[in-house]
Amino acid sequence: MKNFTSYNRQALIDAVVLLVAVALTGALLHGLDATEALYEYSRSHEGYELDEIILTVAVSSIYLSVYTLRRLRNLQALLVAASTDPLIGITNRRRGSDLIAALVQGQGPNNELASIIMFDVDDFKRINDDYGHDTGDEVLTELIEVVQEETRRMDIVIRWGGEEFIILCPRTHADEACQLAERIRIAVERHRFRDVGQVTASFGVTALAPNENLRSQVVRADRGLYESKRLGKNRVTMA
Ligand SMILES: Nc1nc2c(ncn2[C@@H]2O[C@H](COP(=O)(O)OP(=O)(O)OP(=O)(O)O)[C@@H](O)[C@H]2O)c(=O)[nH]1
Repeated sequence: MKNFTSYNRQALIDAVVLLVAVALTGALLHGLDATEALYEYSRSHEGYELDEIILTVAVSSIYLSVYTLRRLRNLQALLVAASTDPLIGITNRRRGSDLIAALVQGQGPNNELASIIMFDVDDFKRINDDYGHDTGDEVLTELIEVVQEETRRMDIVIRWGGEEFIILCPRTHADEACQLAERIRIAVERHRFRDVGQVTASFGVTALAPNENLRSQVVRADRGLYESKRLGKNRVTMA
């Protein structure tokens, strides 16, 4: 359905570009008195007819417009692919790192304007071992669907690596982020995953501090996650 809609949108854009190209070509030829010049040219060059020249110019400009548009669209698709995780279709680590760094740089002196939640599936190796790697992949996709049901529009879920994820929560104090993480934890625990049944996850939460590099911020969240694992998993710890 999504592909069909985007295909229709592309066809519509192509049609609009065609119309604009035709209109521009006509306006240009008219505005520059090009018709007159072309007429003179066609008269002095027996082999050319005015209609043929205009048609050639119009077709070339239409072709160039559509070609340029297609190239731009391909470029846009490449940019999206470079910042998206291929398995789950969410923001990948490269793009996620840039977003976190940008948010840290944009923070004022009153810190705690944003927080991150790091989480990791509990005993995921066992899921892979018991049900196979493909089912493991499906669990990750289903997990993110559950997570995204709970997150707000402004939150960005990032695949940080393997079965580890970060939620970037702009304009969110750490205690609010903890509440969000707890809601997600409960939703995951209650969800029944296809084939596998119950799956749980552990969470580490931290506020983003200004003037601190990305690595230190993530290490702090990771410390919270580690503590959750150490205390028995399926819990949220603020770092
Ligand atoms: N199916 C699948 N497995 C993955 C993917 N990325 C990482 N893994 C597996 O995830 C497992 C992670 O194992 P561990 O690091 O031991 O973690 P764990 O079993 O979840 O244990 P705890 O984190 O302590 O709860 C490894 O077996 C990896 O091979 C992936 O994209 N798909």
